[in-house]
Amino acid sequence: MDWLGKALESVRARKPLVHNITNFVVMNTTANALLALGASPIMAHSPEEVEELVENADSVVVNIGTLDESFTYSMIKAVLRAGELGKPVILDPVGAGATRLRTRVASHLASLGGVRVIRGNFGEISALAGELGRTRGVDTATYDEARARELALMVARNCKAVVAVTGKVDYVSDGVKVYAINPGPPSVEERVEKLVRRVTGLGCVVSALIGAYLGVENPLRAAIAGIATFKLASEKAAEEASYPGSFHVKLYDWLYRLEGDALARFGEERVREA
Ligand SMILES: Nc1ncnc2c1ncn2[C@@H]1O[C@H](COP(=O)(O)OP(=O)(O)OP(=O)(O)O)[C@@H](O)[C@H]1O
Ligand SMILES: Cc1ncsc1CCO
Ligand SMILES: [Mg+2]
Repeated sequence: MDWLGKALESVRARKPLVHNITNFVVMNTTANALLALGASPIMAHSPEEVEELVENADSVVVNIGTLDESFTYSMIKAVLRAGELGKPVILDPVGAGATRLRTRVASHLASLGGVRVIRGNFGEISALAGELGRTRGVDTATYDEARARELALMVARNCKAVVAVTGKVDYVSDGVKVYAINPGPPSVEERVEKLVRRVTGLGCVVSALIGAYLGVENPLRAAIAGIATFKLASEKAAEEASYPGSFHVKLYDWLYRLEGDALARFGEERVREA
């Protein structure tokens, strides 16, 4: 998958400005992940400046992780302005399904027209599909592989956006086709799984990486590239680290160290139409 390697190289060459309206937990995490990859992050959520920032940005990441009235207002303003300007937005519906507020705000943002990609775990995307009650917190989703593929396709159709349902297998759909980004062999997958479960905000990192790729690629490719980048970097990090703290640090190192050729090879081996 040559385009995957080229997408990574384009991010590094063009350093897209990624405007993040995101949660307090991951502001630092995702800013550093974007920088390590080679993009240029700015975190800003004041309603007085979000429209101006959207105008300057190459892409926008909207993450509802620590929502309140002010965040909601800023996010609506940003998504509407992005829609007017044709700037791509990725929505991370953190905790949709856990409370009515999160489900309602995520669904509303998805309906405003500016959102090009939605990335969430199984419970969050189920909530957007109208299946409430599957999410308890932000990291407790039960993953149902057989349903994940259908869910990605259905929500992509309903929301007219590319939808990524992440988990052990990640499914990405544009409403027409579905792609799977497959996990490594069981020994690798088990090691990664053990570690990703014990670090907060890694789903938010995947969404931010998709934001970086949205600055240089179309939404379907950006979603596949963001997920592939995270999966490869997390496997490399898990080879070198045995515990959550060092794994987290190694993840940043590998976002910096990944090479286009290796990412292209990863794509050949692991990305399949599903
Ligand atoms: N069981 C698993 N095995 C291997 N990798 C996994 C597993 N679950 C998730 N991942 C990886 O973690 C990434 C983040 O996905 P996940 O679905 O955990 O996000 P999330 O629930 O939104 O996370 P958070 O709320 O912590 O930000 C996925 O793209 C995938 O690569
Ligand atoms: C733990 C947590 N709580 C709200 S947002 C967040 C980060 C993971 O999405
Ligand atoms: Mg999440």
